[in-house]
Parts: sequence; C-alpha cells; structure tokens
Amino acid sequence: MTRPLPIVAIDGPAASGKGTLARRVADALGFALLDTGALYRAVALSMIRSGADLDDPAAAAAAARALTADDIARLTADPALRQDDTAAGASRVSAVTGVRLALLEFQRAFAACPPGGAAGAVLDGRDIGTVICPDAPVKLFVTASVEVRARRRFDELRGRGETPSFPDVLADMQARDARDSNRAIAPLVPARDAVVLDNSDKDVRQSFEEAMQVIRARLPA
Ligand SMILES: Nc1ncnc2c1ncn2[C@@H]1O[C@H](COP(=O)(O)OP(=O)(O)O)[C@@H](O)[C@H]1O
Ligand SMILES: Nc1ccn([C@@H]2O[C@H](COP(=O)(O)OP(=O)(O)O)[C@@H](O)[C@H]2O)c(=O)n1
Repeated sequence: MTRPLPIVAIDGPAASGKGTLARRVADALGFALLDTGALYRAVALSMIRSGADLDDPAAAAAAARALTADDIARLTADPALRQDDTAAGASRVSAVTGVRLALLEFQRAFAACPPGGAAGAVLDGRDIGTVICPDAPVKLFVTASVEVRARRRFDELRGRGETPSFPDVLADMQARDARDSNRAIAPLVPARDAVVLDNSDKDVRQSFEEAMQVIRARLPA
C-alpha cells in the first residue's frame, strides 16, 4: 500500500476560524499552507477589476482559466482581496463548474508537491476533504454558530476602521452559508471521515490544541 501524502484538509464556513487554525497548524508542523478561498477571491477580484459580469458563468470560467501563477500571486497580495464584496463575488463565481475545474489542478499540485520542499501541506477551504484531497489522512471540519461567526466578522470589520451594522453582517453570512451549502457542485459539507470541531465556545488556542490532538493521532508518523 502506498503511504498517504501528509496532507491536512481543513474545511468550514466563513469566519469559522479555519484560516487562523490552518496557519497555526502549518507553522507547528512546518508544512506549506494554501488558503484556497484566496483563489476564488482572486477570480472574483480579477473580474471586478476588468468590469466583467460576476453572474455570467462563461465569463467567470474564462477569468479563472486565464489566471497565471503570477496573477494569483499579485491578486492574493492585494488588500482588496479581503473586502466583503470580493468575498461575496467569490461565493458567486465558486458555484460555476468551469471555475472549480480551472482551479483544481493548481490545488492538487500544491498538495502533492508542497512548495519550498515542505514535508507536507495544509489546505483550507470548503471542499478540500471532499473533492480536492479525498485521500488526505487528516480532515477537519471547523465550524461555529452563525451568530458567533457573524460577531467575529463584525469585530474584524470594526478593527479595520469600518462601521458595519451587525444585522447586515449576519444576513451576509447567512446568505453566503446558504449559497455555499446548497450549490450543486462541491457544496460545503463535512467529508464522511472528517472530524467536526465546533469552536463556538472556544478561543483560538483551545481550538488549535484540540485540532493538534486529532492531527497527531491521524497523521502518518
Ligand atoms: N477559535 C476561535 N475563537 C475565536 N475567534 C477566532 C477563532 N478562530 C478565529 N477567530 C477569529 O475569527 C475571525 C475569523 O477567523 P478566520 O480564521 O479568518 O476564519 P475563516 O478563515 O474561517 O474565514 C478572525 O478575526 C479570527 O481572529
Ligand atoms: N475551497 C473553496 C474555498 C472557497 N470557496 C468559495 O470562496 C468564498 C471565499 O472563501 P474564503 O475561505 O476566502 O472566505 P472566508 O471563509 O474566509 O470568509 C467562499 O464563500 C466559497 O464560496 C469555495 O467554494 N471553495
């Protein structure tokens, strides 16, 4: 039997803390990290910048196929990547099959051959355990109640000097959850063999320690 690649797949809804956890886990293990949400955001941002219609599936697929590794590096470093309109755009284009296919190989290649000679890879997103790396030895599904997640996003926006309204942030979060969970292709669901970690009542350190226990038990030595 071939040994599974040392891959940690972390999926979950918006503001569940998967990005924070993925970074900590990658640092602790010395693994390379891929934030796959940034790829969908990059597609949306490139379309916003070129004035393309985000609801046109053919335009979205073409934008995803046109992205070079240099474009991805440039767009993922752009501060506009983190804005909420880019996130909402990412959620729309990510329902397009052609967009997902265009980004598939990039993600699989990263997992199979982590850059910088790293011994393994951590990928975080929505479909890592179900579609991108179905053979990953460690699959975590990180979640928290929608109210807790909206509160985190609200605090984040305020921390950036914005003046959001909590009901609007909550409504955006619910709309994005519904779009991500109900789409026909690669919907947001835990893989059958994922460990679900609900961190509604945990802080970042507790969530990290809980995740590391699962990882140590499942990652091949
Ligand atoms: N376990 C946690 N408990 C409390 N807050 C958290 C936790 N994990 C992350 N956060 C905070 O919640 C916000 C969203 O976290 P982030 O990792 O960006 O989520 P995601 O990648 O799932 O969108 C950030 O401000 C982060 O500091
Ligand atoms: N593997 C992934 C990652 C993100 N996405 C989409 O991209 C959007 C932005 O993802 P993100 O992870 O950057 O968003 P946050 O959870 O950080 O708010 C999500 O709402 C999903 O629709 C996806 O479809 N598949």
